[in-house]
Amino acid sequence: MLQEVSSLVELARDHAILGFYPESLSMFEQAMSLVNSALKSPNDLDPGRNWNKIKNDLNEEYSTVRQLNLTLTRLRPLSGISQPQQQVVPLSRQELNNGFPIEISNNHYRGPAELGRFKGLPFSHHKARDPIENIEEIKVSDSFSELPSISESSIRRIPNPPSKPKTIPKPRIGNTNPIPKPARPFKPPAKLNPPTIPKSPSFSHDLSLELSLKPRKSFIESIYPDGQGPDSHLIQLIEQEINDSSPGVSLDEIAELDDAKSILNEAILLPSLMPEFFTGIRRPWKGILLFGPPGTGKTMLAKAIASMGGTTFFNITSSFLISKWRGESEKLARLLFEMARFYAPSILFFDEIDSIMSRRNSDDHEASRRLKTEILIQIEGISTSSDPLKRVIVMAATNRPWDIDEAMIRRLEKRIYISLPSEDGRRKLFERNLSEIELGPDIDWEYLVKKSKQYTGADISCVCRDAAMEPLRKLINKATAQGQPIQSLIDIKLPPITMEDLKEALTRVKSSVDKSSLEEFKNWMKSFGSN
Ligand SMILES: Nc1ncnc2c1ncn2[C@@H]1O[C@H](COP(=O)(O)OP(=O)(O)OP(=O)(O)O)[C@@H](O)[C@H]1O
Repeated sequence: MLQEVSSLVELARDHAILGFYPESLSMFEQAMSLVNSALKSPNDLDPGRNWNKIKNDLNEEYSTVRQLNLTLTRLRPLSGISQPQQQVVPLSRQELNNGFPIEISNNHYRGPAELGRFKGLPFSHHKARDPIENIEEIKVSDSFSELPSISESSIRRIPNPPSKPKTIPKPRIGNTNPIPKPARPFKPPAKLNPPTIPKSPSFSHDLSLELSLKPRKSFIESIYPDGQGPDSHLIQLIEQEINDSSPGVSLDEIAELDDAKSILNEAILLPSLMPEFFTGIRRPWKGILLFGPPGTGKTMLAKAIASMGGTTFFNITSSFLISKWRGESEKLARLLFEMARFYAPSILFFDEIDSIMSRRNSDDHEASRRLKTEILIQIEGISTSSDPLKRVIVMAATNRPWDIDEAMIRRLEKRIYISLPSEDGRRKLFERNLSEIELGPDIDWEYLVKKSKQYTGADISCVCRDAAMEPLRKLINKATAQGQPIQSLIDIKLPPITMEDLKEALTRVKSSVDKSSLEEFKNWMKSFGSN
């Protein structure tokens, strides 16, 4: 069993290193499916191996390759545009951020194998390959376009004069007859970052080189070439405040919620990877709702999906949408969707959707009614194209699904219940929260799990933080009683957390969810849920 998984993984890694990502993905999938089915019949497993860890590690590597493949899909359309002669400018080792020399001309590439393929160059054949350094020389079949993916800092090129004058696109949104604002010096907006790709230790070179993908033109540049226009202030605000392109949460940090993770995988990541399967009745979901008690990891889950890369993440809170732009909020909503289409594939994440899209009624303020209508219209207009480059997904989270407008619920086609953690999940949450702190020898994990029955992930995190403060509190109390100044404690090593500290924290921090609200969630789930 182990042997079979190892050979598959070895092959998958080799394929990834050579840039054959789809083949590599398929081998990872086979390995993962072997591990998954083995986990269901634990008697067949080799004892002494942590198969759950193997599964997590495999998942991580699989995600890395998947992101590379997805990024490549985004770059391919750029190749093929012919470009006049470029001079070959070899780079020294020091000049390249991870120490690989590269040479490039319009029909020749010499550099790390995976990087050449990553750029999607139309290769004709490999001329030579240095197996030690994984450097290959490649003759490129056609003249290729402007190098799409490598940052200016990694490749020195001598630019050619542009052959055609640039056409200036007309503004596409806002007032149709805009009165230009007085000219202000153009301040480039904070650019949306390119997709992030997780680093994997199993690759022969640091993948952060791929991370330095050059972002394409920003939205504002595409509609207002000089950076100024009737909506430029609003666009800049969205780019600065709402876009959260690297939320920095990984799926591994989230305990449990495996069903939700796999539904999101199926709804968001797979359609981008294998668009040909997600057409017709299998077309990807336009809208996904995460609902459940507060503090169960809904926001974390959305951020982790965004951190996996490949998508632009717009993190929209009700306070931003409602309070700042009350008068213009429907214009803001229009712009948001327009920008999401521009930066597609994108995820528009509405946190606390119940406060933005509560049930419409006659008491609604005019601005709020207009905002709700606009959001409904915009979601309706989202394309269900199977082209990953055009995909926009609306994701929303709520603790009060029953307050959401019914028309909105209909548009959030996939509704996933994020429930309280199980015993296993609670144990993982305690272990994770306490992993970076010294623990006494007497920690009784079973006791912690039993006593935290109705606790959410956020509650458990509070218990652990409270317990972590206990040794410090005791030290301060002792010093104060002895008349010692607190500053004298600075160099003292804190004692480890004991079981007693955790027990006390458990009595101080109570569950933030009551039984009756859990019933409400279950009932709502029965009527409207879909996981
Ligand atoms: N499954 C989980 N795994 C790891 N940490 C978790 C999990 N669930 C909750 N947490 C912890 O709880 C905190 C709050 O989580 P998060 O904000 O995602 O919850 P939420 O469901 O969106 O809550 P709310 O509905 O109140 O916004 C996180 O920062 C994390 O520390």
